[in-house]
Amino acid sequence: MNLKQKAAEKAVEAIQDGMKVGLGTGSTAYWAIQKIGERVAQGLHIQAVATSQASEDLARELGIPIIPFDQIGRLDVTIDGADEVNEQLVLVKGGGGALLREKIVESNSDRLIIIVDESKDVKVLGTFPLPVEVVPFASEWTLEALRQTGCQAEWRIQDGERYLTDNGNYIADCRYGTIENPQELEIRLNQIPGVVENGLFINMADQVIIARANGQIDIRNK
Ligand SMILES: O=C[C@H](O)[C@H](O)[C@H](O)COP(=O)(O)O
Repeated sequence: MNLKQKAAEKAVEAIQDGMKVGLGTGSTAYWAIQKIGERVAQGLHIQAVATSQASEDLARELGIPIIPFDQIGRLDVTIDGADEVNEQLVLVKGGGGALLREKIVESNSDRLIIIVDESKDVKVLGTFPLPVEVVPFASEWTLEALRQTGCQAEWRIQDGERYLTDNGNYIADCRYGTIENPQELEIRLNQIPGVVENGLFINMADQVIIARANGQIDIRNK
């Protein structure tokens, strides 16, 4: 079993019958959705929403009941991956472009469990370029404003085209090198008109599950 799968399966133990569950996005969340699908096939009853079209499609294939967002109410738990986590449980997310939906879903969840392999566990955030979702209107001005916050910002490109999120927006990947003060940076980013959301998740994770190559699983609680 790979490390992502190990962390994912540990997290899925928290899901109980009757829960309302948020499904994350990415290659680690994939394993959580697989395991949830397995448990649903064995008789677990849950209701779910997904943080991306890809995760929703996967969940439906596995027979996980997907409920419209405006009908499900507050979620009990969401399980999702991250691109970086630090000791204070601050996260960088959005490597898969799903940060906006993730932030909305996870803000409406009583509990957020983050699953990572040990490569994502960092002392200082910022090696992974911070994803920022930007509206297409006048986007070059927004990109320039992002650069003024002290990063090298580039549009994310996929198959030769500018990457489009599930919401029809662009992603600027912002290389800071190190993010010493995520709280302050988040405020600055949110003040830029044209920025829809940024990939810093502060005070959101309740638990981080880190699977290590030596076989250990570390659990970091809020
Ligand atoms: O937009 C994507 C999400 O924030 C992912 O959870 C994050 O990028 C981690 O993805 P992965 O598990 O594939 O490394």
